[in-house]
Amino acid sequence: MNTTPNYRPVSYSRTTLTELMIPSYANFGGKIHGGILLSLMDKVAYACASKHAANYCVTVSVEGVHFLQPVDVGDLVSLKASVNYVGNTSLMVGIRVIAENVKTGTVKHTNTSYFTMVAKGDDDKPAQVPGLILESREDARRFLEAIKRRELSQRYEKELANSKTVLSVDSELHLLESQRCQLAF
Ligand SMILES: CC(=O)SCCNC(=O)CCNC(=O)[C@H](O)C(C)(C)COP(=O)(O)OP(=O)(O)OC[C@H]1O[C@@H](n2cnc3c(N)ncnc32)[C@H](O)[C@@H]1OP(=O)(O)O
Repeated sequence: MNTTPNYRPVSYSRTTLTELMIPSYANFGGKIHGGILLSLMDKVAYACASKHAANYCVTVSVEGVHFLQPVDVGDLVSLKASVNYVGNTSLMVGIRVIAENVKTGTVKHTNTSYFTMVAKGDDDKPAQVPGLILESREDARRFLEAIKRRELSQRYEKELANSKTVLSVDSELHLLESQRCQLAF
């Protein structure tokens, strides 16, 4: 018998993952690898999404990955995730990443990203996720923002696909004159 409710509050699946940045996470410049942070973001997005969905989830797309500030070895990184939006089988998880210097207590906001995840049923097909109970104006703002984000992203994908089909290399080669490249053909 399926006991998953039709709607779940945002607070039910809100998740924070905190991890110490150890030396093996560093790149050649001594700062934390972006890939480590991305992996942690995927992990917390998965935990948050699968708790809301009561099903395993897969990552379909990631938006807004801008590393605003470097993260240092020894920092405590916290990733705060909540479901911002639900569609039918997909949901969008917003993740805010902060890094804290434990000695000084200084906290840096390093990035905010949006992971779109799809729930999978036992048959490995996309499965419907519970609706979302918005418990505050902030939750409502994030849901509305996610609708706009999805619309913009769909429009962008469409335009990009169009521009690829109409792109004529020969007639647009002159645009490369102002770029830092040399034609070698
Ligand atoms: C935890 C991990 O990291 S898993 C590893 C990385 N991820 C993966 O392996 C996922 C690989 N991708 C897939 O398996 C498939 O693309 C799926 C299952 C996610 C989607 O399959 P589709 O055949 O497109 O399914 P379908 O057309 O039914 O769409 C399902 C939902 O995904 C959404 N979706 C599909 N593609 C995208 C996309 N590129 N961006 C945003 N949403 C998308 C659809 O809008 C739909 O949402 P809705 O039900 O809320 O309206």
